[in-house]
Amino acid sequence: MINIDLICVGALKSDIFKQAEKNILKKTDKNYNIKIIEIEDEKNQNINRSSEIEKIKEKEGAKILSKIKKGNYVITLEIDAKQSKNLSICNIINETGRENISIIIGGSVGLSKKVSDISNKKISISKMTFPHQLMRLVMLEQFIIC
Ligand SMILES: C[S@@+](CC[C@H](N)C(=O)[O-])C[C@H]1O[C@@H](n2cnc3c(N)ncnc32)[C@H](O)[C@@H]1O
Repeated sequence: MINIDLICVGALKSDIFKQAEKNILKKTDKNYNIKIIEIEDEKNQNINRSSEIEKIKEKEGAKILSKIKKGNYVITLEIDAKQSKNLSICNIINETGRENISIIIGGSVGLSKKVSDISNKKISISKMTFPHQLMRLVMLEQFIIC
């Protein structure tokens, strides 16, 4: 059994996404014990100012770091990471040989440097930016076909 902590920023907002998540979780491979850990997102007043964005990243980053269990292998989803030829999440996880994995998806402002710095593996799925709630579903979907 491989334990996956999927660490996400904020809750799913739309009913369609909530229902989709329920459906996906019913179908995921039972060799993976998937736990979704939501951290509260920072409400932002002035997201157009880069100094504000950095503050939000730092605050959300600190909450994310507090949810990573000691000794877990850490995978971060980062748009600017080098794109790997092997984008099978299950292969990536199996190749680590580790049983306890934290997968981290940033919020609307992305991940802080501190979070990125402790990542063991950074994954970019494309150069396009996807909404974080959608990325959460996309990641979970990968565990159906492991
Ligand atoms: C809306 S995006 C954040 C955008 C932010 N401006 C940034 O540069 O990170 C929310 C999160 O979804 C994930 N994400 C979105 N698109 C991605 C992609 N193409 N590859 C990997 N992760 C992605 C990342 O974890 C990102 O922090």
